[in-house]
Parts: sequence; C-alpha cells; structure tokens
Amino acid sequence: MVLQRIFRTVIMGPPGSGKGTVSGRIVKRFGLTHLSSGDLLRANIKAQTELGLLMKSCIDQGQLVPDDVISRLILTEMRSIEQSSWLLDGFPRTVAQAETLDSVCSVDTVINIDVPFQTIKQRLTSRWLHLPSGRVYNIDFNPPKISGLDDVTGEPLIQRDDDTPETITRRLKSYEIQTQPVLEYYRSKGMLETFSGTETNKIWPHIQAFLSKKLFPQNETVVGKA
Ligand SMILES: Nc1nc2c(ncn2[C@@H]2O[C@H](COP(=O)(O)OP(=O)(O)O)[C@@H](O)[C@H]2O)c(=O)[nH]1
Ligand SMILES: Nc1ncnc2c1ncn2[C@@H]1O[C@H](COP(=O)(O)OP(=O)(O)O)[C@@H](O)[C@H]1O
Repeated sequence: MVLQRIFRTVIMGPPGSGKGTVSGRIVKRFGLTHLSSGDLLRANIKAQTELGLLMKSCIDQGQLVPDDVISRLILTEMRSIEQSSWLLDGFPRTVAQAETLDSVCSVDTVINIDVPFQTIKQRLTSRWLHLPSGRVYNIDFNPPKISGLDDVTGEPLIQRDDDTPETITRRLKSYEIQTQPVLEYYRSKGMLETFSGTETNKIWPHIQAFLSKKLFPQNETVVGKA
C-alpha cells in the first residue's frame, strides 16, 4: 500500500497498554516507520554507550529519563528518516517533550490506548522481548512458537529489568503525573483519538479503521448511495 503523502502519528498509553504490540500491527498494515524511545534507550544500554550507561539506573528505577536527553535522541533518529511516514512510540511523555516535537514538525494525529492499570500489571510481569527488533511476546497472550526464542530470528528473548511489580507501580505513577497532561495537551488541540478496552485484539480493528480513513480517505465507502 503506497501512501500519497508523509504521515506522522504518535501512539500513547500507559506502560504495558499495548503500544509496541499495536505499533507492530500498524507497521505491517500501513508501512509506517516505527520509532520507539524505549527501544532506542535499550539499544544504547545493550551497546554500552555513555548515554545508555547513564540512563540505565533511571530506567530500572521506573523514572523518566531527562527531557533533553530523550529529545536529542529522538530528534536525531527522526532526522535520519525525514522523508518517511512514521509512528512515534513512547515520545512525548511530558508536556515539555510535546512542545519540543511541535517545534520541529507537525504531527497528523495522536492515538491514545486507554487500558485499566489493573489489566496492565498482570501483563507486564509476563512480557518477553526480542531486544534487537523490539518484538514483544507474552506467555499468556502471544507466546513465542518456541519458548524463550524469537519467532523470526530464533534468537533468545529477555525479560526487561524494569518489568518488576515495584517498578511497574512507579512507572504507572509517573505516567499519571507526567504523561497524562500530554493527553490533555493534544486533546485541547483536537488531535487526540482515544481507544479504550482491555484486549488489544478488540481495540486493534478500531485503530485500523481509524488509520485507514485518515490515510486513504478516497477509499471510504459512501453509505446510503446506490
Ligand atoms: N493478556 C494480554 N496481553 C497483551 C495484550 N496486548 C498486549 N499484551 C502483552 O502485554 C505486554 C505489554 O504490551 P506492549 O505492546 O509491550 O505494551 P507497551 O509497553 O505499551 O509498548 C506484552 O507482553 C504484550 O505481549 C492483550 O490484549 N492481552
Ligand atoms: N519519552 C521518554 N521520556 C523519558 N523517559 C523515557 C521516554 N521513553 C522511554 N523512557 C524511559 O524508558 C523506559 C522504557 O520505555 P518504554 O519501552 O516506552 O516502556 P513502557 O513499556 O513503559 O511504555 C521508561 O520507563 C523511561 O524510563
């Protein structure tokens, strides 16, 4: 499917709401380039860059990394894919970050996945991750074909150091205090589209229909006409 113009979207939601899972589906269905702040930070930690080493303790404690650090990282990455349509996952997480993003580009729409915190807590302790690609699994929801191994590469999966019950509680708190105001920021600009539920498979068809309409308005069926 070829897009007629550059399309930029942000996906938001509390930790564990399914942003990575839905992003994978959006990439597959609409061919947007996925930019994930969490994946970028984890790649830096894995490669033991100076930035990665500095940020690891912050992330493991369930705190947000400083605005200037993550903004620089994301904007550098964004510049390298300037001519592509993209999907930004995990950024912005503060109003200051949203303002920085606004100052460099215009975003077409913001997708907000709204899942109750109680549902999330269960999910995150059984999350498994393929670090190089960011592919996520869950032992209850979408287990890998072979336990502990990535379906595509056969490489080992890991559990994130910040997916412990105590850190999850801290991340949810920081979401409430620092990130929920970003929803208000986008809502007041008329850019926010919220999808609520407890199951990704039920939320996904609505997101897919919404994006189809945004990306390919010419394909919309005209109801009521012969
Ligand atoms: N049980 C269950 N797990 C899900 C569902 N959707 C996603 N997950 C899992 O929940 C965890 C968090 O999802 P993820 O996409 O990583 O969320 P993110 O932190 O918002 O990016 C992963 O282990 C997913 O496989 C769902 O509908 N039900
Ligand atoms: N935009 C951001 N601002 C500050 N910290 C961030 C940002 N994105 C990611 N991080 C850090 O990386 C951690 C993991 O992010 P992510 O993979 O997006 O996790 P989650 O599953 O919590 O949505 C966050 O808890 C935070 O410490």
